[in-house]
Amino acid sequence: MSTAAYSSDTETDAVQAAAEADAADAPPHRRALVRRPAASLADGLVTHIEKADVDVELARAQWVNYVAALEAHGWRTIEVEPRDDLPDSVFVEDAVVLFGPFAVVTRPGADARKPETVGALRAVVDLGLEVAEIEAPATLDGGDVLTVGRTVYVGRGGRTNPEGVRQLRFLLEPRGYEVVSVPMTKALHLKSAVTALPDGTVIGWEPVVDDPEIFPTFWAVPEEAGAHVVVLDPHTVLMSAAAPRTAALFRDHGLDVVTVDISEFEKLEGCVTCLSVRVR
Ligand SMILES: NC(=O)NCCC[C@H](N)C(=O)O
Repeated sequence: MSTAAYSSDTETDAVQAAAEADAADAPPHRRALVRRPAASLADGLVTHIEKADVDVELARAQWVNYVAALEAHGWRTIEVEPRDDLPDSVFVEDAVVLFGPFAVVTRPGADARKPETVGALRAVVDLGLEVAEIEAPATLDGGDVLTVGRTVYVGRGGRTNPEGVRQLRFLLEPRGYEVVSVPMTKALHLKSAVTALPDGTVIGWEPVVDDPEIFPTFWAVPEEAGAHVVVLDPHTVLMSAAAPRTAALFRDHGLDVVTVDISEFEKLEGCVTCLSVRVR
């Protein structure tokens, strides 16, 4: 896909070249689903923030840059078929969740987003994955699902209902996962509030975390956008350019940090995690 530049103030050109060489050699299982922004993106939903004007052209450029950052770190990106009539379809994480070779196609809590799963289902079938689907009356958004090792935390209360948690538990417990239900009242999705570093440390923006004690480890970060990381490899995370103080803390912690500007998606309550689904 695109080779647009992304920003990373820890990487030299040599490291960049090595990352690109790695991408070329990436094993076939290191793939990521992405979905290009809809022409109707500016009509996307907002729940917890004020609606702001979205620059769709800028969003397209930011998405290309995000995809380039994944590819430069060894992730081969696969596009789910675009849907210009589904404004939030770029947030592909909400439509399907992967657990190794097992894909769970969701049933999004917002009615306007339910048709997004058609393309997501096709994509995971085409990948040859084992597939299950969440069924009514359950609702489950992928943004509510955080996997740390064999523990799957599921945010309950916003877009995901108790039946959604129950169905996911039914699917995952026989596969050796423990599903932990997490109350969510202050943010759109669980992963709007918390994600996890490569070592499993849960990081979060405390003002929107109902109960940090649910997590065995919890590191409160100083910026809301700092709570969202995509793990690119065991020592590298991708995060928003909107959280420079948190990025500095993570670098002090010994991580390599790659940053991308996703301002137009943040206006729609999106974050770095929701723009891709990694196949591992
Ligand atoms: N997983 C995510 O955090 N997804 C962001 C979804 C944003 C979208 N505007 C929505 O309200 O559904």
